[in-house]
Amino acid sequence: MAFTRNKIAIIGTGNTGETIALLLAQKELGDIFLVDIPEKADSSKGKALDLLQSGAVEKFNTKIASTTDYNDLRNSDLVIITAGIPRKTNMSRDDLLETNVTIMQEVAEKISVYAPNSYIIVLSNPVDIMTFVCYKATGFPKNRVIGQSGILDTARFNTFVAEELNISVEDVTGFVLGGHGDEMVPLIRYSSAGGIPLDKLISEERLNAIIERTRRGGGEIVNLLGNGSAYFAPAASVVQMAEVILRDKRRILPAIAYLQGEYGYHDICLGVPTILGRNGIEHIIGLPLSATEKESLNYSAKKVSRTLSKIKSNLT
Ligand SMILES: NC(=O)c1ccc[n+]([C@@H]2O[C@H](COP(=O)([O-])OP(=O)(O)OC[C@H]3O[C@@H](n4cnc5c(N)ncnc54)[C@H](O)[C@@H]3O)[C@@H](O)[C@H]2O)c1
Ligand SMILES: O=C(O)C[C@H](O)C(=O)O
Repeated sequence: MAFTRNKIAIIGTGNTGETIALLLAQKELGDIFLVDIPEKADSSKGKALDLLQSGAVEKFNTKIASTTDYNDLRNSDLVIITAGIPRKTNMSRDDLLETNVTIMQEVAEKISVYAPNSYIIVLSNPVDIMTFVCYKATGFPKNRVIGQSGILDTARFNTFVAEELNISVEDVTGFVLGGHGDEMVPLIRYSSAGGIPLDKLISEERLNAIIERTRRGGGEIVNLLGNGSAYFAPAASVVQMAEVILRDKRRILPAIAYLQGEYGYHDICLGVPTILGRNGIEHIIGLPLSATEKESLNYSAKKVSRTLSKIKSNLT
């Protein structure tokens, strides 16, 4: 039987793109193409070479190359989009809208021509909107265009809970839904530590403080870095999605999906619980929500809808 290797393209070779490449290579998930604009051709080539040589020490068998030519994307199994500008101190993710929509449309149209059978993971911000733009511009089926936010937001929540309880983060299972903004919805009722509901372990006041810090988790790092946004945890989150898809692990993970009635929302991309596997989004899990939880999710979805309405009419 012929042995085939996955082919993975990463569009955008900045902080998140290069970190994703390293983590993917270490896991030997497939051969990697780094793609950036012509002005970045040399730096992308340098990064590809440097990453490749790290394999001689780490002992991974992954081919890593760079390109600015989308012809090289032919037969890609997975395309990860990190192309776009990141925010800086005092900016919101929505401040990136205009620039990143233009970039996303251009990139997505090329993917639809050169890698029409690929699965796409979108990271660029504002990511709920970028996932929508990518879905519309590629014309791909909705299970193949998947945005990343919930794994990262949940990772932040889990980290803060583990610190609060002075326990291993391995035992914490949080659950964050909704848009990737300050209105995201950490669901305490579906969160636990070692199987124990969190409200049995942490006071309401402390839980509210953790929720608030989670919502502003991206901004906290932007303010500390000064000139860009987080990339280690975002890259780890994307690589978890990539692994689950390429290895058909069928894990329950939050992902940004195109919704057609799920949770009562139509024609919008939003973070929801999904089963991820070889078919991308295999299933969107419909969870019963309390009135308060639904109100919070509505608030978050409205924020995404408002931003979406600014660009919807310009989408082809
Ligand atoms: N969804 C999330 O959870 C999450 C997490 C972190 C970052 N992000 C977002 O990801 C994006 C990238 O962040 P970063 O820290 O890697 O930024 P970065 O500036 O380090 O890298 C972005 C790269 O994209 C490239 N690029 C720009 N236009 C391009 C095009 N048309 N084709 C190909 N490449 C192009 C740039 O040249 C640059 O190399 C930002 O929008 C950021 O807000 C999202
Ligand atoms: O906060 C940002 O702008 C980047 C990313 O969305 C994050 O949450 O770290």
